[in-house]
Amino acid sequence: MFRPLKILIGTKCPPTRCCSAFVSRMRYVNRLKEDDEACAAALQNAHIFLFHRLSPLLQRTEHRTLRPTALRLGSDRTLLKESVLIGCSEENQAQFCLDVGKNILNPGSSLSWWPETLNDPSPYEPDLCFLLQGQALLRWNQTSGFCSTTGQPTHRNRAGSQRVCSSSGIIYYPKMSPVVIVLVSDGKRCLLGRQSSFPRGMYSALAGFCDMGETLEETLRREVAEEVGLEVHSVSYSSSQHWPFPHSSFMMAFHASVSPAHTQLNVDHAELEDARWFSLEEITSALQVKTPPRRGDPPVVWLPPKHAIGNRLITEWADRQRRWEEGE
Ligand SMILES: NC(=O)C1=CN([C@@H]2O[C@H](COP(=O)(O)OP(=O)(O)OC[C@H]3O[C@@H](n4cnc5c(N)ncnc54)[C@H](O)[C@@H]3O)[C@@H](O)[C@H]2O)C=CC1
Ligand SMILES: [Mg+2]
Repeated sequence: MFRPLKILIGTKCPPTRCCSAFVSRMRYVNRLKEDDEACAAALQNAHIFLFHRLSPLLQRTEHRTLRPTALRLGSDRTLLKESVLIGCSEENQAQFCLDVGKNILNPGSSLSWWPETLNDPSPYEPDLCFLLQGQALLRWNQTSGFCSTTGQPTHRNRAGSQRVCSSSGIIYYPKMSPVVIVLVSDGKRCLLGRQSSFPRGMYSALAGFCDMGETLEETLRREVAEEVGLEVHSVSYSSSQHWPFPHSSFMMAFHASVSPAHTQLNVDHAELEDARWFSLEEITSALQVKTPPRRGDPPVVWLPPKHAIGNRLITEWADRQRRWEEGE
């Protein structure tokens, strides 16, 4: 079991009688974003997830689990003031994150932990969302110190959920880029592609950033047309996920179909190194590959790790296809 490193400092989400626990938690977090004093008070009794230069600090125990460990920050309240609100746990504990790496940005190293962490089979999913959210918020605060209009410093609110230009008063909110990811099927096979930047042998569903003014459906149809030269129909929504690459993408995942009579691919090799149709049998064996092949191993197709939304789309398709083929 994976657990990020966090420290417990001392006010919990106040219990309310008038609404559900979920509603009161959501309202509490919203108040912490709006009210600096309430946020400072919550920090006194918060769980603080620790990061170092944007990598979460995780600790493995002797039982091969990862468990949070209390760090002593002593009287360094200045450092605590740099912590950023993430949310509130089901136990009504406010949750913050704090980068103890003194904000030295190194974009390459800051993401180097993700491939290993996302491939780790340890069951720590409830905390993974917090880590993704925490890392994205810390990164945004660390890279948004100046107003892009006036060039003057920006100042954060207590929660770290907005920054205001000291000269113009312009308010900045955390930024993310919407991305569509789509698994295309022809009824018997599904379509996967790989970019040359992917690890060797890895294939995933097609993805692309939304252009300004586009609907999700328009992005999806455009990306599939651009990358593999097909026109899709029967689009259905699956799920969504935040993704740290390259800078806080908001991934929205869909299934889509093409007619079995129009499956001829015309791959744009400027975007994709390869794209191919995969049978259920090929997908089933690729899903079995748990660790990426090492240098010198025979070539093998493998898929995004289970925490990635691409894996979810492929697994959903394989389950549906299996049920359909068994029912035939
Ligand atoms: N979680 C998952 O399972 C998967 C996630 N992804 C993610 O989806 C994202 C988009 O996929 P791509 O095929 O790379 O997109 P893409 O097909 O739109 O091509 C990327 C290019 O789009 C341009 N672009 C337009 N808007 C951009 C923006 N806001 N930020 C950065 N570049 C922008 C750049 O020129 C960039 O090189 C990537 O960040 C990738 O990490 C991709 C596949 C699987
Ligand atoms: Mg793409």
